Amino acid sequence: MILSHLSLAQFRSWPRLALDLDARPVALYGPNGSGKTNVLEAISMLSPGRGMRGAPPADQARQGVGAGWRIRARIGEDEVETTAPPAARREVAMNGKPAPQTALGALMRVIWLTPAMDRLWTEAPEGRRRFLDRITLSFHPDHAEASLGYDKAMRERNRLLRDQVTDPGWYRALESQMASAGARLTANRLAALDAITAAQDESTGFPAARLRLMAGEGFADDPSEADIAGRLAAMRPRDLAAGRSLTGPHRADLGASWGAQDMPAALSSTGEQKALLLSLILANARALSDQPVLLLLDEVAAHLDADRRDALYDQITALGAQSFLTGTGPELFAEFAGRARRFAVARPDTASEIREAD
Ligand SMILES: Nc1ncnc2c1ncn2[C@@H]1O[C@H](COP(=O)(O)OP(=O)(O)OP(=O)(O)O)[C@@H](O)[C@H]1O
Repeated sequence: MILSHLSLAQFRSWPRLALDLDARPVALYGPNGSGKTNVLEAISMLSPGRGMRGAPPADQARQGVGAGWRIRARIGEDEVETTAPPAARREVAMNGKPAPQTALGALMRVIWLTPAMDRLWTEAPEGRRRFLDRITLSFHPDHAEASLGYDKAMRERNRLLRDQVTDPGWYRALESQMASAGARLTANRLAALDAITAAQDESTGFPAARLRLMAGEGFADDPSEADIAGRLAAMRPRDLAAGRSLTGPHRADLGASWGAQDMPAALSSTGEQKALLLSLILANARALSDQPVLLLLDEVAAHLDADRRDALYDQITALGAQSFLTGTGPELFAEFAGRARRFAVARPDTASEIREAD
């Protein structure tokens, strides 16, 4: 099952775009700001949520036009449409009927790597947690529900903490909901890390990472529901002083190290960090090989040496996952040697244009 057609209307720099696709990887090249990433972002909107830039729909509508955007796609036998009218929420329709965003997740898994993730290993845990949760969601669709349940109970607990409520009776039910959802979050995350670990393959030229879930300050790596409830109760005085929940699965972090020296990812070179991320993304796609997977790799080639690029393109071809890559020039895709379709993207004025290279 593949994405065989994509058309855009008034999405970012694209007044219109229509692409008929086959299973071959697609390489988009062109100057900075020509609109390559905008295409990948539009494809990422074929999954639930805010897409790979995390942008609100209003930012995605073509500036100065005053209309909303529309994305249409054929995925397998299904016609998918997602639209965001001006000042309204995004809507999804499948085969002409309104559908929830979660229906998109059931069609195919969209996995992406963006330049904004280059500092993932060195910046705050939040980015790593989001990365881990996206991977986890690709294996466990119930992860989103557990996450919503946890957040809802935590928001209510935080309200009590802000209001300086000290009566334990008010906290017990909420902490028990947080503990039950939090144990599910943790179990899903650990299972996803196991799946990724098993699917890493160093023979591909990408380093295998040793991955570790750090479940939160004062927690064991695999806390049970009772552990979480106990810790939340014990933390109440400190949380009351802070006016919010300071520890728990919402503060979990992902640790990664690799190689004979067990080098932490944060101490590795920029190119090594990128290779490590790619290794995880490829393992994610490999572990999902029984499902349709779409890979969006934005500007990944620039940081890689020619050998790693060669290895990446070999892997993409071997995986058979439909892939979209961007880069500033066609030379970055030379190692595909005819295995990918290449498109030149340009933006002579405010509108982006596309042309397939010979
Ligand atoms: N809502 C919008 N309406 C119109 N144009 C937009 C909108 N949002 C962003 N743009 C334009 O899109 C361009 C960015 O496009 P994109 O990120 O796809 O570039 P790119 O080809 O990937 O460039 P780079 O190589 O620098 O990453 C910017 O020049 C920006 O002005």
